[in-house]
Amino acid sequence: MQRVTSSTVADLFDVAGTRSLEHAAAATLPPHTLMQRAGLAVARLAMALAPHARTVWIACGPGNNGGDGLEAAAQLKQRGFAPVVTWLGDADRAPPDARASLERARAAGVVFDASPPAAWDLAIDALLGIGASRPPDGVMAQWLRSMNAGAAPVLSVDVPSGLDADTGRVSADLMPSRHQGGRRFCLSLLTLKPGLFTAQGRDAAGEVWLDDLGCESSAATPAGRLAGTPPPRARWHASHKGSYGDVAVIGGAPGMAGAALLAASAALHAGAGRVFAGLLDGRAALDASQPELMLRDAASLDLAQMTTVMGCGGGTAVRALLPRVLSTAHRLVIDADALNAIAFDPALQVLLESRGRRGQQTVLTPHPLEAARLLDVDTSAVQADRIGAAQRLANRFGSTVVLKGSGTVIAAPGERPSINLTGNARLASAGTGDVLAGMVGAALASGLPSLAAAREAVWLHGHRADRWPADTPLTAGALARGGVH
Ligand SMILES: NC(=O)C1=CN([C@@H]2O[C@H](COP(=O)(O)OP(=O)(O)OC[C@H]3O[C@@H](n4cnc5c(N)ncnc54)[C@H](O)[C@@H]3O)[C@@H](O)[C@H]2O)[C@@H](O)CC1
Ligand SMILES: Nc1ncnc2c1ncn2[C@@H]1O[C@H](COP(=O)(O)OP(=O)(O)O)[C@@H](O)[C@H]1O
Ligand SMILES: [K+]
Repeated sequence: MQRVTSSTVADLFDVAGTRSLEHAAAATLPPHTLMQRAGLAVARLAMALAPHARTVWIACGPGNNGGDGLEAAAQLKQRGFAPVVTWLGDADRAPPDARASLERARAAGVVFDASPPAAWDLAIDALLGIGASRPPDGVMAQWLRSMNAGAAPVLSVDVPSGLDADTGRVSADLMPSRHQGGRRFCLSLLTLKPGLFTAQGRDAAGEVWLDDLGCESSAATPAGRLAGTPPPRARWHASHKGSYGDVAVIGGAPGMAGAALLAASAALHAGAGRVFAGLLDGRAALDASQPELMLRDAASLDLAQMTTVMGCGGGTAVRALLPRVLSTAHRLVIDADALNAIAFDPALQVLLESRGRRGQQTVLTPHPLEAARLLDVDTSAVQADRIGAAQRLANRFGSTVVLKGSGTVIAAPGERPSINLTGNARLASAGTGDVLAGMVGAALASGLPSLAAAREAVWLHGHRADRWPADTPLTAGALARGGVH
């Protein structure tokens, strides 16, 4: 059993892939083996989380997820704990493995009840796993809401019930409350599922653990991966500023110069050799607080030799520059208003698509609304399938795509998408996306290919936020400078 952290490297399997691994494993093992392993793993984690629990409420559903709960109940009872099971199943219709665990729980003397105990020290959610076919309702939904509202920790078996294991979608009324409720844990069985790590998945699952049930995972194709910590980028002792590349940030229309200056500052502090800011504002000649930045007229920059970061605070003015930038910029990060301009202009889309064919590297960094505009759908469609949306964008535009938000997805044509696990909701503040664009620019300028550059920058950006002191506000300016000094 292992705890998943932001440095974990692991494949992610969707429901179809997990099912085929389950069938392959079950075919080589005596009946009921997988469920016994799953139930024991759940019981072990439960004991570690709540070693002094007097009452453990285990809510079990009608299928094999419920079977895992029944098996865990038997194991806990045998170890001196007092599980109380509420089971929504029917002994005559339960799948064979769940029925076997029902008998073992009964034989162990587990208490069964029709409704939850008056109080509990740990709740185990074994209502629905990867077999959920519709959102929970009725008694099942009521029990989930009780668990979510209780002060005790909640341990979800395999996936939080009601979560779409492929996409991370959960209906709003089944999300844990932000204001009350205990800590949340999830023990994912056999495989890690993508939905645990993006969209609402992070909030629903809490701390994720994996038990592979002693099974191989080579018999199925992963749907994605957790890429873990990027390799450190060494600097030669005998190097100079030219070794780390030039970054040109183009953006900062009147009233929005700050966005471009944030991106430029982030590129500088992320190690770019030289950083030019081509402000569309026209007025600024020097940023006295950042004298390292060279402020230039955007039109005068030789983009063929540089890495360009385009769009931060660009407003509508950015539109006029895009044909030249898309055609000439050797390495390019496209953010914010530049993405919006491309979304509404088919001619710019053609120019963007042709970059890959010319060997030019491109990273798009949309947030969900920008991604929705590029895909001509609404934001909820993007959020309903973040991995699919990122991959469609990458394929459509021949670019590396960073779909931002909780569980940032990084996709590129012909590559398996990855989900980044660093970062937290303190990043939900103005300007942090500009900082990310600058950091991707610096990584690209160092010579990394676009996918590696995106992964490195997204990981570091989130990592800075994760290390941020709890009592200090997180601002984009300080984030750009690398943290609190
Ligand atoms: N995948 C694996 O390799 C293993 C799976 N195991 C467990 O088995 C689970 C999958 O079991 P199942 O395929 O039986 O699926 P589930 O137990 O997740 O759910 C299917 C059952 O729930 C019912 N159901 C679906 N949606 C419902 C809803 N909204 N409200 C009420 N009832 C609903 C279905 O009619 C069916 O009876 C996994 O998540 C995992 O917990 C483990 O036993 C061990 C190994
Ligand atoms: N809950 C969260 N968890 C992780 N990262 C987050 C979260 N909320 C926001 N972020 C990150 O913060 C940044 C915000 O970017 P964006 O929405 O473009 O903001 P802005 O336009 O103000 O700069 C992105 O990198 C995004 O992934
Ligand atoms: K569950």
